[in-house]
Amino acid sequence: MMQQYMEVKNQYKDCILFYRLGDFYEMFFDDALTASKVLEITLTGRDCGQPERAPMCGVPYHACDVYLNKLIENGFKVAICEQVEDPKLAKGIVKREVIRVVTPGTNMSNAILDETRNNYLMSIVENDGAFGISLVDITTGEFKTARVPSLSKLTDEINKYSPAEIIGNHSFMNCDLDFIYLREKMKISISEAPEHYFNQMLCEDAIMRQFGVNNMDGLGLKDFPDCILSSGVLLQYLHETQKNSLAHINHIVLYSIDDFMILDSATRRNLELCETLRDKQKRGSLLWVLDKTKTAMGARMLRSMIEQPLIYKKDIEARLDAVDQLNNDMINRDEMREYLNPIYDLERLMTRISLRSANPRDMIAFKTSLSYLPYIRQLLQIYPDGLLADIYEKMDELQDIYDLLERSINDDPPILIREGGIFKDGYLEEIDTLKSAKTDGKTWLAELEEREKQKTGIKNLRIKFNKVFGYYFEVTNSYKDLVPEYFIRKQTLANSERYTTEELDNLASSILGSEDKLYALEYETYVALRDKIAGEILRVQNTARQIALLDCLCSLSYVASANQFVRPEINEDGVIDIKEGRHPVVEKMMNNGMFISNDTYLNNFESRISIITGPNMAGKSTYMRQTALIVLMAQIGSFVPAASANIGICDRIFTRVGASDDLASGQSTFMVEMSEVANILRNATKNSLLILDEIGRGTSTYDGLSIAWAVVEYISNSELLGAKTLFATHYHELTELEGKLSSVNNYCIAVKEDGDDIVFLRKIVKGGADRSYGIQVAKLAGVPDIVINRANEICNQLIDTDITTKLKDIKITNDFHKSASDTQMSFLANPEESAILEEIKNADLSNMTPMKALLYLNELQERIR
Ligand SMILES: Nc1ncnc2c1ncn2[C@@H]1O[C@H](COP(=O)(O)OP(=O)(O)OP(=O)(O)O)[C@@H](O)[C@H]1O
Repeated sequence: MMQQYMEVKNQYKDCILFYRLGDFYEMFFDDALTASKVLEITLTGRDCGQPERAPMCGVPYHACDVYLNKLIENGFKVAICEQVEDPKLAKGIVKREVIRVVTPGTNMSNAILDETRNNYLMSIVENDGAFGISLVDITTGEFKTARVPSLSKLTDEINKYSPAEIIGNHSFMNCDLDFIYLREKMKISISEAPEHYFNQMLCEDAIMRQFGVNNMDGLGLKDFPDCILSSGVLLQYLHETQKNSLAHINHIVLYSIDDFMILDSATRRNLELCETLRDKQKRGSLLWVLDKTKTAMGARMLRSMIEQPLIYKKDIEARLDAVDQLNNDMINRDEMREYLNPIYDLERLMTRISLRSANPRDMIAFKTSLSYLPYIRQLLQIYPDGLLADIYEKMDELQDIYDLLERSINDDPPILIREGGIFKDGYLEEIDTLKSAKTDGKTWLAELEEREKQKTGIKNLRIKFNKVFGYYFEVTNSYKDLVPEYFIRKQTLANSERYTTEELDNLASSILGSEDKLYALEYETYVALRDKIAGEILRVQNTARQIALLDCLCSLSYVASANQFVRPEINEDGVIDIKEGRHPVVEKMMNNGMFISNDTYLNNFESRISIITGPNMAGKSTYMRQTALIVLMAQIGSFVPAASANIGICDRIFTRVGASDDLASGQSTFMVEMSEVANILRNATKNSLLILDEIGRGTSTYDGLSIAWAVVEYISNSELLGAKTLFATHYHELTELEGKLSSVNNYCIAVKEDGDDIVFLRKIVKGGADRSYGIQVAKLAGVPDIVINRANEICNQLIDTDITTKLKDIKITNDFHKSASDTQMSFLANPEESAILEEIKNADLSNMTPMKALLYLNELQERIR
């Protein structure tokens, strides 16, 4: 047996091998050492013909899911090796084979999969700096592929799909991705696929067989050799691990990454699209606000809509039109939502049916779901055109499948399919006959019991049944003396004896015979019924998609009406004009109607860049994120939190917000900040929206200020970049750019001074702020008075020193100018210069606040320069 074990293990070296032995899956050697630690189970040993016993541990067959899932969650692959012949018939050692390899990307256990998100397995093939990527969710059958031209875009795609597992070619495994981050932070299991998978012919063959075509042309893949490789590799991996037909994977989608808004990984995190930055929770994210879907399919689709906003006006408006139509008749919409509510996960149910793993209870869930389809379709009738009318057309009520299930399966069937009780009366005559033989048998037994009771005088004589002895008479010890001779003893217990008779034996064999036949027939009939439904997979998958889309649109509509969102207008002229915009999540979290709305206006000309100043805590970040989120929501096809909004389509949104402390290990905060800035400046286009929050704050003041300044100059230059930008900063010097660059405008978030304190007004107004009120905010945060007072003291000192230095600088310049004019250098003796010199001499700083004085001196210095 150990020899057989070793042979199997040798083929699955990278997996933990679950080796079936009776009622257990056993693990040996290193597998046992690892698994016993991860699963916290006892490590034992077994003789293996060697001087040392083999380390061994095991998990019970019936409860293996829990252990299996734990190993998968910890990133291991598990090969399940079963007995594939009846041990009673085996000559010598029982034949065993690996029937399935479970990996993070191919796991189908409901226990660990989140039904509201896809579980993707991704394959990546690197070729000369570009990549072919393919993705499959084997729980739903979704399969897609794309060509990705660069490493940074590959990172975006990985972030978008957040796969559970990646397999790649050798050069992908050696590319410059941050594998530590992917493995440790994103918990992706990454491995190199076997080299022999990467054969063009084998790959094409696998694709043709899976999708039923004769060449790559039919799938549109002919010009995408990288995609052929990645898809072929993925399919070979699936066949190797699943050993199953995988008929539910029947459709391949070739998509272009340029068909959707590009969001880099930092932006996805910063905008908290599907989870919060800090604690990775759904609550507090945009998804949390927008997801009021009723079905698991809808929830998955909505998540992917948020992950990939649209960029074509026509597509965006189609969704907005549908949301509008739903909003116009909310009673109809809410009724549809009620019918959507009890619909189970048709996609995953259908996959189980197709993989022959659906049990009779799954069938009832399936039938119940189908029962609502006609009602939904009826309600959809009122929509004359657009996406909703489309759904009506494409949706199949699947009435025939419903009827079949309604006629056949019991309403409360067993989970197991080998013990009968599955079918309704009247579905199949033979089943009915066997069933009645079984019921008649029960009557016959009752009659026999009564007869023997009378004959023998044993008052408590009972006929009982167990799996080992079958049917028997049970006689308690007090009646032992009355037992007649024709009773044949079967077993003696402490308080009773068990007997049989010839008549009971005959009756039992006829009952058990018909029972066995019944179970076998029910099993066969069930398998055939399931196969028949599996044959309808395309119709069911298509309807499931329509239901998912309807659910998403209803959710968007419901959220819009519940939160007073408005329909955005969509333009292609680059104007972003939001009136009274609100932050969808902050507003919802506050839940008290106290959120202060603000306007945003940006265009491709004189209002390309807004420099936003204002005290700490004033609401700068909230304002900027709100603008980004409103644009993004509009491009998802959602209504937006504003009084009105006209949104120019953006091809990308980039954000550089705060310190992303959870980014790549081994990089300083400033390094991370600058890498993000570099990424933005290199990849943004004129049609992008940039949200830049305190660029440069991670280094010394002057370095930071200079970088920030140069960045704004670069962005504002339409020949270099020219993207629409919101730029929040505490460097008030940047407000000087307003006069210097035609596309820059200053805004600040207003506060009111109230003695030593400040009141946050949260309103954005034109103009620049002159103070940061950092110390006041520190006081509000509860920093001890002693520190606050000292900080005030130091701050005043610093400002004084700064002013003195500045004055000294100016004096030097002044002296230089004087000496220049003394030596009659004509080019310096122009009237403007003399005026400045005069002004400096007469400047009275005593009436100004220190900050005003500084700004004033800065300005003079600049003018002299
Ligand atoms: N428009 C608003 N209406 C009501 N409350 C708001 C508004 N904007 C922001 N807030 C509240 O103020 C808090 C601080 O806002 P935010 O973080 O945007 O300030 P900030 O100016 O970016 O601060 P810092 O400069 O310190 O980063 C938010 O958490 C939010 O609760």
